[in-house]
Amino acid sequence: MPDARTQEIAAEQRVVDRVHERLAEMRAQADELAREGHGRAAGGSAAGLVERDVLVRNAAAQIATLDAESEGVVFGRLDFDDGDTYHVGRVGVRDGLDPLLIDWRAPAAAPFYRATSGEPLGVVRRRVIISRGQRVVDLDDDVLLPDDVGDLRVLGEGALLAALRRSRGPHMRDIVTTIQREQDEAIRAPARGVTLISGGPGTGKTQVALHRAAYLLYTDRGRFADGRILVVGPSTVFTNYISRVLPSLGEESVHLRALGELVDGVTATRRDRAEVAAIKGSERMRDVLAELGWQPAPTAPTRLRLVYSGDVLTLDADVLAEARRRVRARCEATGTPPNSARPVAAQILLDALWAGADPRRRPDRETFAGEVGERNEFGGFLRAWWPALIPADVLSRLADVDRIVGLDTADAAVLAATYGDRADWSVDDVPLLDELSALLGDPPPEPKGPTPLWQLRELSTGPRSVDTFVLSYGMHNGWEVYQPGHPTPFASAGAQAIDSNAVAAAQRWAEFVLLREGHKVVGWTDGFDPHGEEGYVPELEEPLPVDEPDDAPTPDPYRHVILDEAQDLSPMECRMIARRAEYASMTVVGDLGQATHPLAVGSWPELVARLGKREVRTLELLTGYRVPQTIADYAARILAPGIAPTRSYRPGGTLSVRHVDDLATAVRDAVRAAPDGGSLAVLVADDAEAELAPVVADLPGVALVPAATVKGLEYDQVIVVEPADIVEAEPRGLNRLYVALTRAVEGLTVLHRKPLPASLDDV
Ligand SMILES: Nc1ncnc2c1ncn2[C@@H]1O[C@H](COP(=O)(O)OP(=O)(O)OP(=O)(O)O)[C@@H](O)[C@H]1O
Repeated sequence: MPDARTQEIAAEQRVVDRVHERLAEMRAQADELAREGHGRAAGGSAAGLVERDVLVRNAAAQIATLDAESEGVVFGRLDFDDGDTYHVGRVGVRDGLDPLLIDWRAPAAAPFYRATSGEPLGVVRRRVIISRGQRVVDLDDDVLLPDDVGDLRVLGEGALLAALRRSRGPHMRDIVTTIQREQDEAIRAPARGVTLISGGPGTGKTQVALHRAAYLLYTDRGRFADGRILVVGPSTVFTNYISRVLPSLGEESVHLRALGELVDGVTATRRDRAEVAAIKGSERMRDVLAELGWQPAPTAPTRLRLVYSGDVLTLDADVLAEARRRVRARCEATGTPPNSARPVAAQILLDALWAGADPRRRPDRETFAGEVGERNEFGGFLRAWWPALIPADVLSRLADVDRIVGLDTADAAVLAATYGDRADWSVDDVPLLDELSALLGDPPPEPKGPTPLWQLRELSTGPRSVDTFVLSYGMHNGWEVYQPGHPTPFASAGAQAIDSNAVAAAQRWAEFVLLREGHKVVGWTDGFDPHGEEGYVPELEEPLPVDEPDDAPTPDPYRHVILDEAQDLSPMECRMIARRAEYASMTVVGDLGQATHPLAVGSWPELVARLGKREVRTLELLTGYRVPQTIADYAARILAPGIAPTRSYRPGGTLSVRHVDDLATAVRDAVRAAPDGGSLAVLVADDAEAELAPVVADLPGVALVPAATVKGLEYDQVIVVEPADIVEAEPRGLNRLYVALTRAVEGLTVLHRKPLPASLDDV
């Protein structure tokens, strides 16, 4: 006669078997429907069910194939005081109309992560079902008795301890079976405004961020599916480490990107040293780049010469420089980016040529512009003088220190030097490339062969409409008022002289005209009329209604953006993310104690402001699951003031701090002394990597990791080499060392030849 436990395991096995049978049936049905040509596209509720089945089938297939070692599709059971029982799993599965398995993200499954004896939510027993693939191997029960003294410290203690004891592999595993209450609250927080999740090392912030992405997809698939959620991590090493979590939860459609991969066509992995990162990351770069975008391309010609009616017309360097200034002024006044400025440039050049032509032989300005603008030699000059700008080319111009406007000489020299010997882009360049894309605008299509007629007509068809009232003076017609949306004047005052009295008189006249139109003028500023000539723009008491553009810009596709390690985002990185999150709610995850970027924020409100967002809900994770208390306490000695240390749940842990004479020998010895199995990393200051590489090369299975790239990662055994060098390497070196010391899951060894930061001295 099997014992009670064995019987219980057998009963759960029957449930697991039934779920898998049902999944197989659903899969067959979904395949059948796909063959019949029913797809996800059909509408109506029947089609909705089909769509759901297909999704469930896909999710389940993914879970099964991706993680043969997985804890299984069914992992939990809730028994309620009214006799009801649910099974909880990675996907929802129905048996006819009855739920067989409830998706962990469904509201009905929430008590699995929330019920405690203090607040049982109707649950009398929570069971974690522990499986290997499809075989149930063990059960872990919490019996929630309302009269129990105190609260449970953790949920599913046995399963949690088992999960924590497992050694680390090359990829992070999901925690769906053992999510803790405070983590669950953060995962299920509504997707409005900004949800800020802070917590010390190992409190599960990354896990929460990823499970939250899966949760949001479940609650509102229509809003978030098909790549509408973006998750941003600090490095490609990190995104690779966490890349398996969402697929193991059955979700593939989230965009997971490292900061260095946010711009299409660029994969940057190296970071600049702190001194350079502090310049590139600073908000000042916006002005530097804006200036750069208007500067002439290094290859721009400096003289235009063409023959008109037997005369040689020439625009030399000074005139061209003045023309460039005018193009810029006109475009900046109307918000036209450099890459859309070529028609304006053409008009200004043609005006300058016309002004230089012999008045006896030249036609009126419009006819002249039409004739000359059509010539290929003019089109060719124009494209060379005002070329289409590509962000990468423009950024490379920073190698020339004379082009850098907006930085002091020392910073400009540092910056120019990094581009001078640049072989590839750094992660810190990516926000600059992105900023340039926004500043330059889309490049105009480059015509092949002769300039097409449509473009020439565009240059020669005379006035365009303006978007506000303009008062301007013309040689033939005197003072004229233009109204928004129209290229022709709607009131003319006739020829008059143009002197300061005449301007004041004309403005008074124009104010009467506008008052008749129902607008009160409160002042005047400079602007341009539809011919591109300087004019006067009235400031109205009531703003003009803005017309909706016909072709509204395509909204940013992301509906939710999740930022991990957000404490380190520079102002320019925040701008890059804000452009992608314009229409998105956000989840911001981080730990100010681990801030290492020289421009990292000092507080969370500052970061939220950098991201251009306001409404914030803050959640804090207080319990650590990675670092054992002994190690956490040691690391906390160098924790920045004002930040609460983490209370660790992980038992055990070993800590050894050794002063040594020969680091290479000490590393070898420490590796040999480490327990077998599990992962082991040697963490060093970035500069020391080359020195220790030959030592580690002889030690199989050992990773040599520069401290600058270890953020977010973890290893069973960690050897930190020469902390003083890690601290000295950068302005926030102490925080970097704190990150390095908090990567260990089981054992931390600190090896040093130089003195340690004082507080780390004795153990
Ligand atoms: N509820 C949980 N059940 C099991 N393991 C957990 C749980 N929460 C966290 N962990 C484990 O603890 C470790 C740390 O989690 P995670 O990397 O998400 O923490 P973090 O707060 O992002 O850390 P850091 O700030 O150092 O990057 C991981 O191995 C994770 O799987």
